[in-house]
Amino acid sequence: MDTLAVTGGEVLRPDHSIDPADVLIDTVTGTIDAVVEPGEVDADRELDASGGLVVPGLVNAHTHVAMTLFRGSADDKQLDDWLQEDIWPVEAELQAGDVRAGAALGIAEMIRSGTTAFADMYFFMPEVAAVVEEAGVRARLGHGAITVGKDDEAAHEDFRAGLEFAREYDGTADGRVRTMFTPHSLTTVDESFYREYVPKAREDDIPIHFHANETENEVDPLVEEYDQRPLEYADDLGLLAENSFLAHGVHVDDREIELLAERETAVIHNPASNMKLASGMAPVQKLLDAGVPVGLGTDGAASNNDLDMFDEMRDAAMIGKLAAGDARAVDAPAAVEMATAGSAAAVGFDSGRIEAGANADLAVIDLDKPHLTPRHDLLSHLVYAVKGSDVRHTVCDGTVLMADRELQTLDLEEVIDDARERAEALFDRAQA
Ligand SMILES: N[C@@H](CCSC[C@H]1O[C@@H](n2cnc3c(=O)[nH]cnc32)[C@H](O)[C@@H]1O)C(=O)O
Ligand SMILES: [Zn+2]
Repeated sequence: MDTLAVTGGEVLRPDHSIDPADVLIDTVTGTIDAVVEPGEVDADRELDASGGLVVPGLVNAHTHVAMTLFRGSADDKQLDDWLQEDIWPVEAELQAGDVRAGAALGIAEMIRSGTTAFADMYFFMPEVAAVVEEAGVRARLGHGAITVGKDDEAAHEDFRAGLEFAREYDGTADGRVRTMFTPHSLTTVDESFYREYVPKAREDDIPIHFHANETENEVDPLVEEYDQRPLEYADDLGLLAENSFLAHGVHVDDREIELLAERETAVIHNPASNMKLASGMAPVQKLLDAGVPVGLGTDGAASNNDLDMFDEMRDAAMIGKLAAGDARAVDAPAAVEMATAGSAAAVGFDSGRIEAGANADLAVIDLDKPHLTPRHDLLSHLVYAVKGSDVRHTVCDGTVLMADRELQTLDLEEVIDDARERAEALFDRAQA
């Protein structure tokens, strides 16, 4: 066994208690071997966490990581206009190299803000898988498939590609890449495609992830056409299951919430994106109270505009209170749970907890900062005061991906230069 010990820090435990401890990691299996009293470990290597808080690596359970190339290109618009007028025309010009550059940029940003795993639906997913492999993070990846604006043949091609990617890439990058089947949304995919392809995904036990109930415009047409709420329709299509997770769930009624709880289907809450696109306020406390599994995501950088999960926790707590009209709603423990164990369970990774047996995915936060002083309650700090830039070290699968803010697996300067060039050329092509 080759070992790495994260020493000298305070450790956030699964029960949300925080106390001084050292974390012993088996770097061969990439799992946590033990969490022990300070000063008791004997390891091959040490990572100094003194003066720091050791937390599970955050899990960004819904994003489109290569959309970092779109950051700041289309702000202050409603979802439908934003997608149709700004995003889709540029995405039509995307090339594999753009997705690779955008993914590298997004993954660098996530490592630098303590996120060790993410779920992503987008184009050219083999490129994303390649960057995940190189960067050392963990991801659940799916080729986003859509039927609107496509002829039948092209749409079938898209769906076949989705299943093929899911089958071919699952378990690659030493098991750090897992896959999923990702029909884009309930309103952008024709019913006949759901009827045809969902059973195929289910047969192979491929998890399913899709956008649902994000705006009222995604609810009303379905109610009109099917005389069913969107998630009743989704249930009819076989979309709701324990290994399914949906993004948004902003406009859901009580019957839909009950259905989600019954089916154990997770909702990934994307508070910044929901606020920025004025999609609405997800009833997160209500979902939690009903027993619906809830995870947290940033969505793409074009609707956020960053991939910092600490910002997202804060946003979740803030908007959760507003949505409930109750300052007690979505408290700090709930927000932390969503970003760690909640997201990890939704995405299907044994991460999000610092405990023997779990994946060795963690981040060390530097607490020696004015905005983190004094230390009345470190859990409160995590949600309300810590920023991604306070992360000192990031570890995934037992490998150090950032040490003292230096990326170990990616060349940050190169990543930034490449993304800048690619973004410029992409938008030039789109405007031509
Ligand atoms: N293969 C599909 C691509 C779907 S990828 C996922 C899509 O979701 C889009 N997207 C990003 N954020 C959101 C959101 O909040 N709601 C709905 N779609 C989004 C994103 O721009 C991308 O077009 C095609 O041929 O169009
Ligand atoms: Zn999305």
